[in-house]
Amino acid sequence: MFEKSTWIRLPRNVVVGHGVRSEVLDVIDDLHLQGRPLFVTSPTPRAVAADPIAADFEAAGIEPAMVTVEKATFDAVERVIDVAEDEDVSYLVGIGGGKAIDIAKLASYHLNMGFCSVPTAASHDGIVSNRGSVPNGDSRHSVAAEPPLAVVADTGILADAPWELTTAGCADIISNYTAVMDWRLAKRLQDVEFSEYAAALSEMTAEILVGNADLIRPGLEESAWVVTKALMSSGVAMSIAGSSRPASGAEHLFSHQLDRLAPGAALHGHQVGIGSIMTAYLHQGEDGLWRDIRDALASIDAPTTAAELGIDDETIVEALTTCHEIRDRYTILGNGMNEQAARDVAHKTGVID
Ligand SMILES: NC(=O)C1=CN([C@@H]2O[C@H](COP(=O)(O)OP(=O)(O)OC[C@H]3O[C@@H](n4cnc5c(N)ncnc54)[C@H](OP(=O)(O)O)[C@@H]3O)[C@@H](O)[C@H]2O)C=CC1
Ligand SMILES: O=C(CO)COP(=O)(O)O
Ligand SMILES: [Zn+2]
Repeated sequence: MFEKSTWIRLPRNVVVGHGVRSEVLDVIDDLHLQGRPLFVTSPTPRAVAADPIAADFEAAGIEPAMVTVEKATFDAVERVIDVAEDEDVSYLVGIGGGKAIDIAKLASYHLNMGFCSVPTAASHDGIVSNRGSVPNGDSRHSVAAEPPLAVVADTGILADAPWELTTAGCADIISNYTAVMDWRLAKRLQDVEFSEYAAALSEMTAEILVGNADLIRPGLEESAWVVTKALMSSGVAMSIAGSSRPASGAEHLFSHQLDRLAPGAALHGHQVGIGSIMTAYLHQGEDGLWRDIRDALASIDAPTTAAELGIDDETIVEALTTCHEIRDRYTILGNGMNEQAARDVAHKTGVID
């Protein structure tokens, strides 16, 4: 008997373009969401987008509640849940980078409330995904979260954000190459659940982004358009897979460990890009894809060395040797690298001197 089933949750409305910030109210109307919203944001995105969107709502007679989070933690998720319950809100809107959007989608899942995603930076591929990623003690798991009912991505806001946020988003997409290598390996060695469609979509997204690298330039609003579409496509791959596997392998373990060892030193996307150079080398050796990944990163101004990342060589080696412990996810790192092997791969790929 055939017993498989799947349930893929995707956004109903995706609105991308110049000035669409002012269409958030229309999108909420179209979704028939009623009552009072809770805006979840962080300091800079609040000034850039959340306050002006709140003013639009107030002009329409709706007064949003607002929580500003500083860090992505489960305490912040709890705080959002408490405010949602105290303020009697009906749905949540995450306005910001990966931090605000993850916290809003995790809180929405817990509250069983609708959630809309308003990215202010093209810096990560969690804009659309049904996963949330928050550190928890020494570990970090990708947990089920509420996928957005709608995404409103204003390319004017995204293009005005600091350029390095966009290059971080590109690197998060380029890292899909090694994430899928790890996923295929885990399928072969551990028989983990695998989706050929999600893997193909994730790889194709990276291909298209790299193929359009010449359109990705500072100050070009079209760059925000190209990168945001890729970030959404990558998020859809995660939603199809029902896991972050298509977009997160050993290069993400490495980045999550850097978040613990050198908190706040570099952006998520930049860290995973560096991780991807090294794990591509581990997968395929000297003549493999690692140079293409490095060159693709360099061509869009993303860091390719520890020095450009602003993290010292020893921390890179420590992250490489310990990051397999952070999560129960089979990757090319297997049971871990020893120090000499980690130093070798980081050195041969030019990540450290
Ligand atoms: N759930 C998922 O599937 C995924 C989740 N992630 C998660 O997302 C996070 C990374 O996302 P990222 O966006 O890099 O992190 P943040 O949300 O921390 O944003 C990075 C920085 O950009 C600032 N910022 C955001 N928008 C603007 C703007 N328009 N202008 C100026 N500054 C701006 C933020 O300001 P401020 O400090 O004021 O907030 C912050 O300093 C990680 O926690 C990662 O794990 C990443 C990929 C997928
Ligand atoms: O960052 C992500 C994909 O780009 C999410 O992956 P994690 O599950 O490793 O947090
Ligand atoms: Zn990522």
